[in-house]
Amino acid sequence: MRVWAALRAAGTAPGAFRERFEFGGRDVASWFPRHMAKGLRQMRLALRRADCLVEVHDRRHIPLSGRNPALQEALGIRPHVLVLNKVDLADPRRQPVLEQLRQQGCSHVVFTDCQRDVNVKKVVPMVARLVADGPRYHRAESSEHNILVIGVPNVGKSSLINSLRRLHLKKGKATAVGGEPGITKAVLSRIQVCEKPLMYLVDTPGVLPPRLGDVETGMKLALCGAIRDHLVGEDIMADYLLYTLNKQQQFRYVQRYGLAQPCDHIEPLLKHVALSQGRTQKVKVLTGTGNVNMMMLNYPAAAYEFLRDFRAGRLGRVTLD
Ligand SMILES: Nc1nc2c(ncn2[C@@H]2O[C@H](COP(=O)(O)OP(=O)(O)OP(=O)(O)O)[C@@H](O)[C@H]2O)c(=O)[nH]1
Repeated sequence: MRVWAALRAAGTAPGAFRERFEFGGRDVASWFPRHMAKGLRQMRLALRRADCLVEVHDRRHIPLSGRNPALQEALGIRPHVLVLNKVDLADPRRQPVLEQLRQQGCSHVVFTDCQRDVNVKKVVPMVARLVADGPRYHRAESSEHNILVIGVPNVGKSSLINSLRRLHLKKGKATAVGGEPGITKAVLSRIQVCEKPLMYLVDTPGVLPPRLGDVETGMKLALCGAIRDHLVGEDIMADYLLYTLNKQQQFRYVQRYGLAQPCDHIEPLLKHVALSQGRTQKVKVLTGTGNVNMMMLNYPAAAYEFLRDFRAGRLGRVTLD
């Protein structure tokens, strides 16, 4: 039976999921990477010097899965802008309910695509207005704006900073960007993103809460690349992805992998992925007449390919929440 079908039927997570996701009672350090713990400490210090927080989220998983409670404490004290990034990958039919976001303390929201600089120009004026309207916590005489950029791993925090520099200063990359979570490992020094008003952004490492709450939140974060694949398992993530695509009637995978119709089981799908994307491997098999080279389907590579296609938007625009 499909793992996710079993999960639904039982109303609970099968053993494998619990093992990988229910961290309660286990040593948090065993999965909470050291750089996150360090990053969180550094961020708390940097928060004291910040005039405003810019919280970046992946538009595909609203309402704000995996938001860090430690950072939420700070949101009430500092002005706050929510950037919902990667709009190009999200399903335009599934719009977030702004009222719900407001209830979560997010009244100032910008929808961006930082790869193509879409809407990014709205961020600076919004931040400047909020800082001007609120009390100045530091350097009341200074016209500088110091902004802390926060968010879970891989949502596009560094991309936002680079995009702002491109647009306002016509300058190149100042901070590293990558498809894997955990590219930014420490709170970095201030990076100028605008001249008028003079604005500096501080990039921070993506930090997840030590306990993710429930299995599906963990799955959504993993699909969006916030948790390293091997910690969850590409096979289980692929299964959850197929379940999600079918539930949302997003059947672009059928054509991409040459299937005759949508399918509900991960094994036949991965077989088609492996065949259509060339994910095969040669193995030597010992037979009665000697060694024979045989082509085998590489299922782990096919699962990884399936996840990569989703993340690149090749399976359609999908919103997970
Ligand atoms: N399609 C799309 N991809 C994006 C967008 N913004 C960022 N990316 C990609 O998402 C990946 C992660 O971007 P980063 O800017 O490194 O994310 P980050 O939040 O700084 O990551 P950490 O350092 O791990 O916390 C990269 O492959 C980016 O190219 C976007 O708006 N649309």
